[in-house]
Amino acid sequence: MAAAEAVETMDGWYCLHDLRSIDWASWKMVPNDVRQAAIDELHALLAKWDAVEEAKQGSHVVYTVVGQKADIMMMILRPTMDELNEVETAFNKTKFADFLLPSYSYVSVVELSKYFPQKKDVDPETLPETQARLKPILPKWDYISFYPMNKRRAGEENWYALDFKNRAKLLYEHSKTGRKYAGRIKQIITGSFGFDDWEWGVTLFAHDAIELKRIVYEMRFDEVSAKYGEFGEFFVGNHLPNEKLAAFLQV
Ligand code: VOV
Repeated sequence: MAAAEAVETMDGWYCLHDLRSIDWASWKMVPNDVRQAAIDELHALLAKWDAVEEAKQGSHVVYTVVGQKADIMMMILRPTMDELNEVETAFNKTKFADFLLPSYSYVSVVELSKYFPQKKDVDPETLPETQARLKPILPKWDYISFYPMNKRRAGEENWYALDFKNRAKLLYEHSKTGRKYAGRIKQIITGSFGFDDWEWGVTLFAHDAIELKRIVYEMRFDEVSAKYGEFGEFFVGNHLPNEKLAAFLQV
């Protein structure tokens, strides 16, 4: 069997999903002024991240996680892996981080593939609309769902042995399901080959939490997910804007 041809990808900002649990017992034990100083310092760091986003040099969102897998999820985008690491380290040096336990993290890069070239003779990567999708300002929608996934590589169901045309056809069907959710779901696909334990990260944003369930369920019936989709852990959360942070951390 001839080897199948890889699709070219366009890669944008680097992405860190950073999930932590709060050690509430320790957080409750420290004096009020220490807690307040930790919250102030956190606000100052978030203000720095906001300025980076204003300058379109990156983006971030913070969500509180529902369930026991974590308490907070930060999704951070930066132009380089180095900057991503710097953000992570600066966060780890804050007082607030002393009260956090690692829950999960995921390293990837915003990815678009070239399965569907829009215009002949134009490198899609040069198009402003592609650039905007590769370096997205993350939506501050009410709900998030994040999960890593693979494409199956087992027996007859081997995505990586399918030829380009077949994969493009299956992804076209997939995109038709996706487009039905326009305005209700915003998806960011990040690639993590060589970076993390799964092949892609899927981040979905919704105004109504039930839409997260609906799209994931409906897509299970698309051939690409039904036959080839393998999924990791799911994390679901509620948006935590800066102005709600102090109330969330109030004890
Ligand atoms: C809002 C919904 C939505 C829309 C419109 C959409 C469209 C598209 C298009 C047009 C393309 C192909 C070109 C590209 O841009 O790469 C993709 C690509 C991809 N998708 Fe998608 N997807 C959506 C949504 C969406 C969801 C919910 C999932 C999770 C699957 C599930 O079962 O839980 C997903 C996964 C992916 C993946 C892993 C890839 C990369 C596959 C690869 O082999 O490279 N995706 N997707």
